[in-house]
Amino acid sequence: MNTIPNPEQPLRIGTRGSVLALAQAHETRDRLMAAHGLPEDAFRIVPIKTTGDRVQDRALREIGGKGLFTREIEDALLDQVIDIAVHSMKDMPVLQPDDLVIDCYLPREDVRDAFVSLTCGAIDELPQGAVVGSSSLRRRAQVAHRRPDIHLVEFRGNVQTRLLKLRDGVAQATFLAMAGLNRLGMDEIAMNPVSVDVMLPAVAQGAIGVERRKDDERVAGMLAAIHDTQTGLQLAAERAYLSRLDGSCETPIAGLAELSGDMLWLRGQIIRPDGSEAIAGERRGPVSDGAAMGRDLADELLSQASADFFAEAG
Ligand SMILES: NCc1[nH]cc(CCC(=O)O)c1CC(=O)O
Repeated sequence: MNTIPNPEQPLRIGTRGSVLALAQAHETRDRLMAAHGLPEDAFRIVPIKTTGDRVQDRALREIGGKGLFTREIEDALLDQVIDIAVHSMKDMPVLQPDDLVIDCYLPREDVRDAFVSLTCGAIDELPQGAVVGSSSLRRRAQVAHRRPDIHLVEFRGNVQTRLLKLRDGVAQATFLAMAGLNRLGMDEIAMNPVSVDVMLPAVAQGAIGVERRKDDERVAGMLAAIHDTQTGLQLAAERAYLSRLDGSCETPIAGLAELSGDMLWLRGQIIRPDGSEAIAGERRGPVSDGAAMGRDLADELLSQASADFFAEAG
């Protein structure tokens, strides 16, 4: 199949329809336009509704976790309805369908979480017994671990919805990824970045990956021009770490790889869902060993966890 993009046969970019997802698709398109000197109409952005977008009334983990935002989009790729798919790598399962591959990552955004509050500057400044809204298993467990006095409530919806909830006093604070706020140009809201030493981010937070059909060499060549090698190396380590933990448990998992020259520093943390215990570890080594370091670190954390570690709190 000839996939040279031209106005008659534009490259079809599949994405979720959320404002953030569309911003990410546009960033991908803009990078492809610049890298290949192509006009805007050589591309078509195709929004696709996923199960995760349809279900707004329940915590996502109740209906199946990772994969909820990607299945319909991967089906569209396999059915050749789209040519590439743009994803928040944080929401991606560690394994892709046989005929698909992700080997293109855009330069990573800020990996940190943002503490968002109209009354307070940081988690440690929240008054005793304050209410924090979050539906992220990881953030909830990390908050409960650091501040057992805090009362957690479920919090979903887009940034606007969450800010309205804060204004209505439903909670005094919430957390969002800095990456999303930056990509939406919403860095002026009442928020402060949280150091990764205080709250280790989710694996792949801030990273955008572009998925394609394995046998589509034309697209592979186009994507190679916008691939960010450093992000790719970070994600190789982080996703190897996650793959070792993911299949074995439904637990809050955090992980971050940082590069310094040819060296990679990988940190990981697993937290009991009720926050009563956290296990952390790290590895430093040559970046070429990233995936092995990831698996190793995961095994170390698992070996320290007691049998009931991953049991959901009552
Ligand atoms: N789970 C939802 C999700 N997936 C990716 C991002 C933000 C962008 C990113 O981390 O790349 C978010 C929202 C959030 O956590 O605030």
